[in-house]
Amino acid sequence: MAKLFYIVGASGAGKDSLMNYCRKALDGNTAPVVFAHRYITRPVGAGHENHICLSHEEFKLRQQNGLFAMYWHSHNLHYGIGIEINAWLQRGFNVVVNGSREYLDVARSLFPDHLQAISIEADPEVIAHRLQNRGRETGSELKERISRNSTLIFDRDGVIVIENNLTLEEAGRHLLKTLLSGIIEHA
Ligand SMILES: Nc1ncnc2c1ncn2[C@@H]1O[C@H](COP(=O)(O)OP(=O)(O)O)[C@@H](O)[C@H]1O
Ligand SMILES: O=P(O)(O)OC[C@H]1O[C@H](OP(=O)(O)OP(=O)(O)O)[C@H](O)[C@@H]1O
Repeated sequence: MAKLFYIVGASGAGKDSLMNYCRKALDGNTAPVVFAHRYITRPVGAGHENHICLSHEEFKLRQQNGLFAMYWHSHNLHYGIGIEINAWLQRGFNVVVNGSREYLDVARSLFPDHLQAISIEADPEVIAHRLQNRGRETGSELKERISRNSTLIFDRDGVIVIENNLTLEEAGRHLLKTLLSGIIEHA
């Protein structure tokens, strides 16, 4: 059965970078693995995640009409994963999504047969340094993310942990191997 890889981890741990690493590594490969683009009420910024930006009204319309397979609200933003992932899973594709720790239990209840959570982890000082360098958030927004990271706990039962303290390549190879688990043949 196809898997829904639900990637979680502290803000700045490296979820987006590692998903990008795997996406690039699989480009041109016939393995049935696809990466969901998130719908977010955040403007698109150069060098950042290739998400789909929606206005609050657009988001609400889609949410109220059942166009999201999952959605949540954090950091004063709305996030959604489109119902297209249901079709992808049905067709046997492993689907990779960038998720929320807070929302993990809801996601588990929505996809009990498919969901495999993967937690990307790094030491707090490494994360704080990376968040500052990333520069997408500054000031109180940055502080709020760092403090959420130290207080938010989630049920780690069955969660695969990928350490990302060292090079992106090392952690990326580990994630790639996990995403391809169960897939016997790929070009
Ligand atoms: N292994 C790594 N080594 C060095 N920098 C990294 C590594 N992983 C991620 N980064 C950098 O850290 C910052 C946060 O990574 P990002 O992928 O945006 O994390 P997340 O999506 O979990 O918030 C980015 O600027 C990214 O380039
Ligand atoms: O419940 P949490 O695990 O704290 O997650 C809350 C939200 O923050 C992250 O997205 P976002 O792209 O805003 O931030 P990040 O890339 O810095 O993690 C994550 O992917 C969730 O959408």
